[in-house]
Amino acid sequence: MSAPLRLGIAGLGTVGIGVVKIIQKHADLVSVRCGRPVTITAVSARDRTRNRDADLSEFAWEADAVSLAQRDDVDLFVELIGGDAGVAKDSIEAALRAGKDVVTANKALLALHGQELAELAEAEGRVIRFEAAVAGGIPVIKALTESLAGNGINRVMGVMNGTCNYILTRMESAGLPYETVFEEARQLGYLEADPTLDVGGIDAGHKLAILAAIAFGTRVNFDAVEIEGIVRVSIDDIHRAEDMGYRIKLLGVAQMTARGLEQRMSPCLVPADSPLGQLNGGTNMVVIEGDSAGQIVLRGAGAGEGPTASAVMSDVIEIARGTRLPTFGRPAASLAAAQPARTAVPAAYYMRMELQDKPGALAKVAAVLGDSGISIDRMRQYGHASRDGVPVLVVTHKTTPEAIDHAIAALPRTGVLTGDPVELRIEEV
Ligand SMILES: NC(=O)c1ccc[n+]([C@@H]2O[C@H](COP(=O)([O-])OP(=O)(O)OC[C@H]3O[C@@H](n4cnc5c(N)ncnc54)[C@H](O)[C@@H]3O)[C@@H](O)[C@H]2O)c1
Ligand SMILES: N[C@@H](CCO)C(=O)O
Ligand code: NA
Repeated sequence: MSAPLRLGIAGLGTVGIGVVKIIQKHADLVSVRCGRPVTITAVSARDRTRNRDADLSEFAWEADAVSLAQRDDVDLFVELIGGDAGVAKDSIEAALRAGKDVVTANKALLALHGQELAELAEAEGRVIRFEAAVAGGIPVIKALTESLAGNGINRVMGVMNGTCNYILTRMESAGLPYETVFEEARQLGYLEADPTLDVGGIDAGHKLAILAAIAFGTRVNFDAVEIEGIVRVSIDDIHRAEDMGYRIKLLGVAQMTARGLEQRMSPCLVPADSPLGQLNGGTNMVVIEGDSAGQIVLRGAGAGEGPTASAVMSDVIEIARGTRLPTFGRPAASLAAAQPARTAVPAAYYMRMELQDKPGALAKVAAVLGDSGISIDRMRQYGHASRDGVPVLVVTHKTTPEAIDHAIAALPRTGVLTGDPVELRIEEV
């Protein structure tokens, strides 16, 4: 049996403690699978005295994560602190410069500084692996980098923030407004310390940017992701979309077009009977379309101690076995700076508006859509019960985002709407 792979683990929160527990529970299994033992030399966290759900007495303690990363008796540095800069970035850079490989779960850091870190790793002859950073326990980084390496990738998409999927499905099942369910999610501890990362679509945007870089061989470019969170999704839209056979998801889509790389993370309608439409609660789903493999659908837990630590361990084991993959699946210098393109791929759209109940109102709406070059596929008018306006729903035939923008700007000028019109893209899945 070869010499042990000695780990230094920085960050002993949900994920860090999960990793310690797996190593303690499965020492023999891991050792047999790697052909060598995997051991923990030293750990670091902010508060040494905190009561943690694991026995850490055998490990050396380092107050400073950078010192931990540089220890001579550490071969592999595992960064589980988090944050898109600061000590997470400093300690990873220190580890690479000190000749250590790195495993991290830090999507924010990779989305913002992935290219720089990939170049540093390569210059130092080291590897950075990050299976846990995208969709937690779902093996999506390995699927793209290894299993589908023989494919040209046409499109990558998915639901990659469990908290948002929990909020949207709970709104639908309980008939509760966004604000109430957001508070529930807070009470349940589902939200990041800064909830905007979740509900603003930023966390999911980080993950999409990482997947797009691997899928299309481009430099990771989070700034180019068009992001809209779930804050404007109303319970009305959830119910109306359901009536029309759809469900609303915070969906990320990345695809290369003739105009450049489209990356968007936004609330979209998907058919209720599709795999994405059936995804409930805090679960994640990633869909990859390869030119030979066709459509691959991966579903599972995107967060939580066990699933995330499982993904971290898959990277640790990969390195212990001697597999050395380039950060984004190809040499860092060959990653091209993709031309970012705003969404232009045509799609059907869902539109909801409230109209005054008077002769000619519907005709004026139809005229605006016609003038915008939009063809109507389905239209439904509801009785107005106690509301001020009459709810009207439109599902369009495929059209461009420009045409939709044109219609949304023109509709209020008809003078027949009682509120702002709502539009949501219907993604073909
Ligand atoms: N929790 C999840 O389900 C999940 C899923 C996927 C990815 N991730 C990622 O994993 C990473 C860790 O997440 P978490 O949920 O375990 O976070 P956490 O907040 O539970 O734990 C963070 C740990 O880092 C430690 N820490 C903070 N500052 C430090 C410093 N200066 N030096 C050393 N340690 C320091 C804290 O003491 C704590 O032990 C993050 O990058 C996160 O985005 C988490
Ligand atoms: N806040 C994230 C955690 C996992 O990255 C989520 O809800 O999916
Ligand atoms: Na993963």
